[in-house]
Amino acid sequence: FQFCNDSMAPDAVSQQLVDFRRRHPRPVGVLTKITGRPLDIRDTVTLNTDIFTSINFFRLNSHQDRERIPERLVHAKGVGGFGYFEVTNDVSKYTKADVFNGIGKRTPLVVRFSTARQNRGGSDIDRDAKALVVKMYTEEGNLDFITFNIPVFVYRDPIDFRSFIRAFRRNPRTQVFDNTMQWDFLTLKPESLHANLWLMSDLGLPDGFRKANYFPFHTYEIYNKEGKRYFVKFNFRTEIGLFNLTNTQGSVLRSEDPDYYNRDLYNAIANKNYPAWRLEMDILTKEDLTRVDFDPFDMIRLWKRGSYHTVTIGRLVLNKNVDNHFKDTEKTGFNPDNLVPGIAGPHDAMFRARKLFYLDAQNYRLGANAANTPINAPLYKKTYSRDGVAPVLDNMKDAPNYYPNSFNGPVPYVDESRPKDLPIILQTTAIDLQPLAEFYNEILESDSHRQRVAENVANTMLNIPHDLEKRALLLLTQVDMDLGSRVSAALEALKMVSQMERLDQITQCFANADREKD
Ligand code: HEM
Repeated sequence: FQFCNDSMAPDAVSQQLVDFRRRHPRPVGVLTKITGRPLDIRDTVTLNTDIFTSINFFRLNSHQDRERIPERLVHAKGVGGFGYFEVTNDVSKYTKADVFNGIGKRTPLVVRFSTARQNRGGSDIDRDAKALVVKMYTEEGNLDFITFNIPVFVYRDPIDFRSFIRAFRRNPRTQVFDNTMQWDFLTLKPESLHANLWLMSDLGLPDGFRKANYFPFHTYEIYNKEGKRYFVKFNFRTEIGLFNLTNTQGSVLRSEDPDYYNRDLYNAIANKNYPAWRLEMDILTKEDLTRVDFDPFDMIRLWKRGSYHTVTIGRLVLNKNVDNHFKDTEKTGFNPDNLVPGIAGPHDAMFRARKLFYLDAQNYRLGANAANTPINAPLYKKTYSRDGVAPVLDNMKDAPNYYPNSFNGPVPYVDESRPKDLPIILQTTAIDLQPLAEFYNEILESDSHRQRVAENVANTMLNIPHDLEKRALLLLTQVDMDLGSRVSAALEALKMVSQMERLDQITQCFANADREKD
């Protein structure tokens, strides 16, 4: 992994308004009130007028008072783009999904990239999970993928969702990210440590959204035309390669360009340096499920090497920046339950929980008709849902509004090949530290990388209470003796530095006070 310095390309971000003026050499039109009435220039000034009877002034401000909508509960800071998915391989043996069949077929899509724990307006440069979410507008409905840039997730029991996101965000009193909360949670819920170690590796600070791989984690059931079933993990592999920032580069960018990832993505697309990912799937057959000696539905571990084979489906390419962030990105609503025939979906507890809560969150954030917002609307839709706050689109005009009916309202179809029985998955609460040891010893490719992980972990442990520090070091040692001792040594070194810095500060203070006295 290395820093990829291709940021010398023209900075389209800073040229955006100049570009607009070039495309529109004259004003785009006459300014109107929201009712369409042309606005007289005298109504653009309020001085020396009766402000309280100016409806125009009231409308302008009362609209502004309402222009914020709630930010997403997680992944609030994001940026979007448009593109397409192109099929490059014949995968009809595995899935009948129309979007994945027919080499050369292109499907339009919208994406949103985000960083997990930052609020809207926060910094991109945070050692934290990065996400790519995709909505493909297929002929058979919207297909959404929600992914992270590391291949293991942070918990397996959906009840941990609330506590996990709280522990890793700001302390409710101090409003500061709080290492004590994080390590308290990590040591009481050690299953979260695996993903955390991945984030402490070089992959935890990618050099922009486009230089990372992305994984939807869940094991999906897919089926072909004959009804034969397969169990797959999808992977989006970046075509440009994996490039990461060092901590020092990160510190500089954090203060100089906290929107660095947004800028990088926008500029790459504007300069026709289109970001692209290969979509592939790792495949197990139904019979393999009973043969493998690990739980293939467990999102907090990897499938064992050699137990599966991988097939490429196609390419995701981003070739257009959004026109308007609020319309095309903020108003998107993604849901892992947006699936198409040929992809039955995951069956684990996490997925069952997510089916409910993305919908619930979007009902709150975007309103009950979120699916009618143009950016979320599928290519084809005929339903019996009606009315409610805007947008209602054509509200199905004069079609019957109850089902069943004898007047030719929309009717369901029969998917003959859809699996008739659901696999029942029993999941364990047992903690297995073996995958963490494998990550540390086998996936981290060098001793220097192991050292960087240990130092990054130690950085998050400075100033936590002593009893918690002992608990954390014990857990890390249980993962691997070498990891425990490296973190312990790195932590002692950090404490020494911070003690010396404090001494320096005190000496400086006394020197300043003496100077003032003189
Ligand atoms: C119990 C498990 C989970 C629950 C209850 C949950 C819930 C939520 C909710 C309520 C939102 C806000 C949705 C919105 O306002 O539009 C959200 C967003 C998000 N979640 Fe989850 N989540 C879970 C697991 C996961 C997993 C496993 C992933 C990783 C694949 C993930 C990645 C994301 C991302 C990337 C977003 C932002 C989506 C966007 O850009 O619109 N979540 N989640």
